[in-house]
Amino acid sequence: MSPARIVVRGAHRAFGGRQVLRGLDLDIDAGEFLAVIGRSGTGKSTLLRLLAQLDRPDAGRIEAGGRCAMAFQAPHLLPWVTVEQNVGLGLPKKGRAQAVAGALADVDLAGWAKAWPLTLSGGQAQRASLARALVRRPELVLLDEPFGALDALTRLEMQSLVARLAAESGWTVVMVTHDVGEALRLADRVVVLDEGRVAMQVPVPGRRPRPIGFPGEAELSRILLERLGVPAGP
Ligand SMILES: Nc1ncnc2c1ncn2[C@@H]1O[C@H](COP(=O)(O)OP(=O)(O)OP(=O)(O)O)[C@@H](O)[C@H]1O
Repeated sequence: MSPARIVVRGAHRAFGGRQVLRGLDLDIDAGEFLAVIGRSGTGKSTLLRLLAQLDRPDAGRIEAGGRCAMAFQAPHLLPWVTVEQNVGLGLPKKGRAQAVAGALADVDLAGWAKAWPLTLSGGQAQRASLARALVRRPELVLLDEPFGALDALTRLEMQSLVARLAAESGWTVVMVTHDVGEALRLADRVVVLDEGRVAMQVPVPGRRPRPIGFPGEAELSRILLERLGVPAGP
Protein backbone atom coordinates (compact mmCIF):
# COMPACT_ATOMS: atom_id res chain seq x y z
CA MET A 1 0.00 0.00 0.00
CA SER A 2 1.59 3.31 -1.02
CA PRO A 3 1.23 5.99 1.62
CA ALA A 4 -0.43 9.31 0.83
CA ARG A 5 1.23 12.69 0.43
CA ILE A 6 -0.75 15.75 1.50
CA VAL A 7 -0.58 19.33 0.34
CA VAL A 8 -2.66 22.12 1.91
CA ARG A 9 -2.39 25.59 0.40
CA GLY A 10 -4.10 28.71 1.70
CA ALA A 11 -7.01 26.80 3.29
CA HIS A 12 -9.76 29.00 4.70
CA ARG A 13 -12.82 27.74 6.56
CA ALA A 14 -15.37 29.78 8.45
CA PHE A 15 -18.48 28.74 10.38
CA GLY A 16 -21.25 31.29 10.78
CA GLY A 17 -18.92 34.22 10.23
CA ARG A 18 -16.23 32.87 12.57
CA GLN A 19 -13.01 32.39 10.61
CA VAL A 20 -11.46 29.15 11.89
CA LEU A 21 -8.77 28.36 9.30
CA ARG A 22 -7.08 31.44 7.89
CA GLY A 23 -4.88 30.54 4.95
CA LEU A 24 -3.38 27.38 6.39
CA ASP A 25 -0.40 25.89 4.50
CA LEU A 26 0.88 22.42 5.30
CA ASP A 27 2.89 19.74 3.50
CA ILE A 28 2.95 16.19 4.81
CA ASP A 29 5.29 13.62 3.30
CA ALA A 30 4.15 10.17 2.31
CA GLY A 31 4.71 7.88 5.29
CA GLU A 32 5.19 10.76 7.71
CA PHE A 33 3.64 10.70 11.20
CA LEU A 34 2.51 14.24 11.93
CA ALA A 35 1.12 15.39 15.28
CA VAL A 36 -1.09 18.48 15.43
CA ILE A 37 -1.47 20.35 18.69
CA GLY A 38 -3.13 23.63 19.55
CA ARG A 39 -5.43 25.24 22.04
CA SER A 40 -9.09 24.30 22.07
CA GLY A 41 -11.04 25.68 19.12
CA THR A 42 -8.03 26.43 16.90
CA GLY A 43 -9.37 24.27 14.07
CA LYS A 44 -7.57 20.95 14.54
CA SER A 45 -10.65 18.80 13.95
CA THR A 46 -11.71 21.12 11.15
CA LEU A 47 -8.37 20.44 9.46
CA LEU A 48 -8.80 16.67 9.85
CA ARG A 49 -12.28 16.81 8.33
CA LEU A 50 -10.90 18.69 5.35
CA LEU A 51 -8.12 16.10 4.92
CA ALA A 52 -10.73 13.32 5.10
CA GLN A 53 -12.75 15.18 2.46
CA LEU A 54 -15.74 15.20 4.80
CA ASP A 55 -15.74 18.99 4.43
CA ARG A 56 -14.36 21.47 1.90
CA PRO A 57 -12.42 24.69 2.38
CA ASP A 58 -14.11 28.00 1.53
CA ALA A 59 -10.92 28.92 -0.30
CA GLY A 60 -7.57 27.26 -0.92
CA ARG A 61 -6.50 23.85 -2.09
CA ILE A 62 -6.22 20.45 -0.41
CA GLU A 63 -4.56 17.47 -2.05
CA ALA A 64 -5.00 14.33 0.02
CA GLY A 65 -5.46 11.36 -2.27
CA GLY A 66 -5.61 7.73 -1.31
CA ARG A 67 -7.77 5.63 0.94
CA CYS A 68 -8.38 7.35 4.23
CA ALA A 69 -9.48 6.02 7.62
CA MET A 70 -10.33 8.03 10.69
CA ALA A 71 -10.49 7.23 14.40
CA PHE A 72 -11.84 9.49 17.12
CA GLN A 73 -11.72 9.88 20.89
CA ALA A 74 -14.99 7.94 21.12
CA PRO A 75 -14.74 4.55 19.40
CA HIS A 76 -18.17 4.95 17.71
CA LEU A 77 -18.97 1.24 17.66
CA LEU A 78 -22.54 0.22 16.88
CA PRO A 79 -23.80 -1.43 20.09
CA TRP A 80 -26.30 -3.74 18.38
CA VAL A 81 -23.79 -5.73 16.30
CA THR A 82 -20.78 -7.76 17.41
CA VAL A 83 -17.19 -6.56 17.35
CA GLU A 84 -16.42 -8.46 14.14
CA GLN A 85 -19.55 -7.09 12.46
CA ASN A 86 -18.54 -3.57 13.47
CA VAL A 87 -15.08 -4.06 12.01
CA GLY A 88 -16.39 -5.59 8.78
CA LEU A 89 -19.18 -3.07 8.23
CA GLY A 90 -19.47 -2.12 4.58
CA LEU A 91 -16.71 -4.43 3.35
CA PRO A 92 -17.44 -6.68 0.36
CA LYS A 93 -18.49 -10.18 1.47
CA LYS A 94 -15.67 -11.86 -0.43
CA GLY A 95 -12.62 -12.00 1.81
CA ARG A 96 -14.37 -10.11 4.60
CA ALA A 97 -14.14 -12.77 7.32
CA GLN A 98 -10.42 -13.23 6.73
CA ALA A 99 -9.69 -9.50 6.60
CA VAL A 100 -11.65 -8.87 9.81
CA ALA A 101 -9.93 -11.75 11.63
CA GLY A 102 -6.55 -10.40 10.52
CA ALA A 103 -7.35 -6.87 11.70
CA LEU A 104 -8.62 -8.10 15.08
CA ALA A 105 -5.46 -10.17 15.52
CA ASP A 106 -3.36 -7.10 14.68
CA VAL A 107 -4.94 -5.18 17.56
CA ASP A 108 -4.82 -8.19 19.95
CA LEU A 109 -8.58 -8.68 19.96
CA ALA A 110 -8.71 -12.07 18.26
CA GLY A 111 -10.71 -13.62 21.10
CA TRP A 112 -13.31 -10.86 21.10
CA ALA A 113 -14.75 -11.21 17.59
CA LYS A 114 -18.19 -12.34 18.81
CA ALA A 115 -18.34 -9.97 21.78
CA TRP A 116 -20.82 -7.10 22.04
CA PRO A 117 -19.23 -3.63 22.06
CA LEU A 118 -20.73 -2.73 25.44
CA THR A 119 -18.82 -5.59 27.08
CA LEU A 120 -15.45 -4.17 26.00
CA SER A 121 -13.20 -2.01 28.18
CA GLY A 122 -12.38 1.49 26.94
CA GLY A 123 -9.02 0.35 25.58
CA GLN A 124 -10.51 -2.70 23.86
CA ALA A 125 -13.22 -0.57 22.26
CA GLN A 126 -10.57 1.81 20.99
CA ARG A 127 -8.62 -1.14 19.58
CA ALA A 128 -11.76 -2.40 17.82
CA SER A 129 -12.15 1.07 16.35
CA LEU A 130 -8.55 0.90 15.11
CA ALA A 131 -9.20 -2.53 13.60
CA ARG A 132 -12.16 -1.04 11.72
CA ALA A 133 -9.79 1.58 10.32
CA LEU A 134 -6.97 -0.74 9.36
CA VAL A 135 -9.15 -3.43 7.76
CA ARG A 136 -9.82 -0.87 5.01
CA ARG A 137 -6.11 -0.89 4.18
CA PRO A 138 -5.80 2.89 4.39
CA GLU A 139 -2.97 4.97 3.01
CA LEU A 140 -3.84 7.94 5.19
CA VAL A 141 -4.89 7.55 8.84
CA LEU A 142 -6.43 10.50 10.66
CA LEU A 143 -6.58 10.28 14.44
CA ASP A 144 -8.57 12.83 16.43
CA GLU A 145 -7.53 12.66 20.10
CA PRO A 146 -7.69 8.87 19.81
CA PHE A 147 -6.50 8.14 23.34
CA GLY A 148 -8.06 11.11 25.10
CA ALA A 149 -10.65 9.12 27.04
CA LEU A 150 -8.33 6.34 28.21
CA ASP A 151 -6.57 5.88 31.53
CA ALA A 152 -2.82 6.58 31.56
CA LEU A 153 -1.63 2.95 31.29
CA THR A 154 -4.07 2.00 28.54
CA ARG A 155 -3.09 5.17 26.77
CA LEU A 156 0.57 4.09 26.74
CA GLU A 157 -0.43 0.66 25.40
CA MET A 158 -2.49 2.25 22.64
CA GLN A 159 0.35 4.59 21.73
CA SER A 160 2.65 1.57 21.28
CA LEU A 161 0.02 -0.19 19.20
CA VAL A 162 -0.50 2.76 16.87
CA ALA A 163 3.26 3.25 16.57
CA ARG A 164 3.68 -0.42 15.62
CA LEU A 165 0.82 -0.41 13.10
CA ALA A 166 2.07 2.83 11.52
CA ALA A 167 5.60 1.44 11.20
CA GLU A 168 4.41 -1.90 9.77
CA SER A 169 1.99 -0.43 7.26
CA GLY A 170 3.87 2.74 6.28
CA TRP A 171 0.71 4.83 6.75
CA THR A 172 0.78 8.58 6.51
CA VAL A 173 -0.65 9.59 9.89
CA VAL A 174 -2.08 12.90 11.07
CA MET A 175 -2.86 12.78 14.79
CA VAL A 176 -4.53 15.54 16.74
CA THR A 177 -3.61 15.41 20.40
CA HIS A 178 -3.56 17.61 23.48
CA ASP A 179 -0.69 15.62 24.93
CA VAL A 180 2.65 17.18 24.01
CA GLY A 181 4.62 14.15 25.30
CA GLU A 182 2.52 11.80 23.18
CA ALA A 183 3.10 14.00 20.12
CA LEU A 184 6.85 14.08 20.70
CA ARG A 185 7.18 10.32 21.25
CA LEU A 186 5.05 9.18 18.30
CA ALA A 187 5.51 11.76 15.56
CA ASP A 188 8.20 12.71 13.06
CA ARG A 189 7.07 16.33 13.33
CA VAL A 190 4.80 18.32 15.61
CA VAL A 191 2.89 21.34 14.30
CA VAL A 192 1.16 23.92 16.46
CA LEU A 193 -2.04 25.45 15.07
CA ASP A 194 -2.92 28.94 16.19
CA GLU A 195 -5.21 31.58 14.73
CA GLY A 196 -6.09 29.18 11.91
CA ARG A 197 -2.54 28.71 10.66
CA VAL A 198 0.55 26.65 11.39
CA ALA A 199 2.27 28.73 14.04
CA MET A 200 5.23 26.44 14.71
CA GLN A 201 6.74 23.23 13.33
CA VAL A 202 9.09 21.07 15.35
CA PRO A 203 10.83 18.11 13.68
CA VAL A 204 11.53 15.44 16.27
CA PRO A 205 14.94 13.78 15.84
CA GLY A 206 15.45 10.03 16.07
CA ARG A 207 13.44 7.01 15.15
CA ARG A 208 9.85 6.80 16.38
CA PRO A 209 8.39 5.68 18.70
CA ARG A 210 10.65 7.19 21.32
CA PRO A 211 10.73 6.21 24.98
CA ILE A 212 9.37 8.46 27.72
CA GLY A 213 12.09 10.95 28.60
CA PHE A 214 14.09 10.44 25.39
CA PRO A 215 17.08 12.80 25.08
CA GLY A 216 15.79 16.23 24.07
CA GLU A 217 12.15 15.56 25.00
CA ALA A 218 12.11 18.02 27.89
CA GLU A 219 13.55 20.85 25.81
CA LEU A 220 11.19 20.28 22.84
CA SER A 221 8.29 20.01 25.25
CA ARG A 222 9.26 23.32 26.85
CA ILE A 223 9.42 25.03 23.43
CA LEU A 224 5.99 23.69 22.39
CA LEU A 225 4.32 24.48 25.71
CA GLU A 226 5.71 28.00 25.58
CA ARG A 227 4.21 28.47 22.11
CA LEU A 228 0.89 27.16 23.45
CA GLY A 229 1.11 29.66 26.28
CA VAL A 230 1.17 26.95 28.93
CA PRO A 231 3.64 27.13 31.84
CA ALA A 232 5.97 24.10 31.60
CA GLY A 233 6.03 23.53 35.36
CA PRO A 234 4.88 24.91 38.68
N1 LIG B 1 -19.75 22.10 11.56
C1 LIG B 1 -19.54 23.19 12.31
N2 LIG B 1 -20.50 24.13 12.46
C2 LIG B 1 -20.30 25.23 13.20
N3 LIG B 1 -19.15 25.51 13.86
C3 LIG B 1 -18.17 24.62 13.75
C4 LIG B 1 -18.30 23.41 12.99
N4 LIG B 1 -17.14 22.72 13.08
C5 LIG B 1 -16.32 23.45 13.87
N5 LIG B 1 -16.94 24.58 14.27
C6 LIG B 1 -16.34 25.62 15.12
O1 LIG B 1 -15.03 25.86 14.67
C7 LIG B 1 -14.14 26.07 15.77
C8 LIG B 1 -12.99 25.11 15.66
O2 LIG B 1 -13.46 23.80 15.93
P1 LIG B 1 -12.52 22.52 15.90
O3 LIG B 1 -13.36 21.37 16.37
O4 LIG B 1 -11.86 22.40 14.59
O5 LIG B 1 -11.44 22.92 16.99
P2 LIG B 1 -10.35 22.02 17.72
O6 LIG B 1 -9.05 22.75 17.61
O7 LIG B 1 -10.38 20.63 17.19
O8 LIG B 1 -10.87 22.09 19.22
P3 LIG B 1 -10.77 21.04 20.45
O9 LIG B 1 -9.31 20.98 20.80
O10 LIG B 1 -11.56 21.69 21.53
O11 LIG B 1 -11.33 19.73 19.98
C9 LIG B 1 -14.97 25.95 17.01
O12 LIG B 1 -15.33 27.23 17.45
C10 LIG B 1 -16.19 25.17 16.56
O13 LIG B 1 -17.32 25.51 17.31
